[in-house]
Amino acid sequence: MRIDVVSIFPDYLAPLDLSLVGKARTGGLLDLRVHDLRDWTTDRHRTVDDTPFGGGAGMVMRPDVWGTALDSVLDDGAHLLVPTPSGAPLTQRTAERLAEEQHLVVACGRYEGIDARVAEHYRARPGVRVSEFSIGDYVLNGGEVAALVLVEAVARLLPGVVGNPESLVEESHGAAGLLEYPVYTKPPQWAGLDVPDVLLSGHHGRIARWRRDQALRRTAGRRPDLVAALDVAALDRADLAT
Ligand SMILES: CN1CCC[C@H](Cn2ccc3ccc(-c4n[nH]c(N)c4C#N)cc32)C1
Repeated sequence: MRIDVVSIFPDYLAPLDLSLVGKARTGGLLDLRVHDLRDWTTDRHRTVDDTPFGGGAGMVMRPDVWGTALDSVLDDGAHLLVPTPSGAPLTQRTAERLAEEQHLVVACGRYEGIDARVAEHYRARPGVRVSEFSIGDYVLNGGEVAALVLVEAVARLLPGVVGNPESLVEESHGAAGLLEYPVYTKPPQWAGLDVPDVLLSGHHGRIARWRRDQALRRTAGRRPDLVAALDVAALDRADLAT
């Protein structure tokens, strides 16, 4: 998979040189390219923004500079992803679908955002898909943090990136849409607190049922919105597997 990220703060994406994503890059599993939007400016001040039509506070990112940049990195079949507070929520299902694709391009806006004609223009481009997404209901200063989130959420799903692929099945928002169960390790007593006895029993069936029960309780207690969307069939399959 190839992922291009375009930003006026390319150093914001430096963490993608580290850990699993960094190893995926050096191992050839992920072709990640980070670009400085200002490389596509033509004036001596390397201007990327201007005042908003219709007035209002702040500045808007220019469509011409973004157009030159995206024409340079987009190819047929690419998926243009634009982080924005007004975008569709980025979910695990979205990450799973994106991990199946060949070429993602993330356009990181700043200021008050990118001129709306940029997304409109590329939606009309045959062979290019455009998705505006959000990583949560809070306002950030730009799209770079969202790009970090998206790249990590997608990269970890690529074959060979995570050491134990089984761990991808059980995790939060996994196959059945449940939150994760609580995890414990040594020492067995800490700060006057014990590890649940069932986890020390060695009875795998009971442990699996306890974990699913804990995941259900957590999901119902913390994310009642997810309960309505629970994939009961996947839950039953999980039960049958224990
Ligand atoms: C006051 N203004 C309001 C409009 C957006 C301005 C900052 N900004 C410019 C580009 C840009 C891209 C994403 C996000 C963002 N914020 N929250 C999220 N979940 C996001 C995501 N994905 C924020 C952004 C700040």
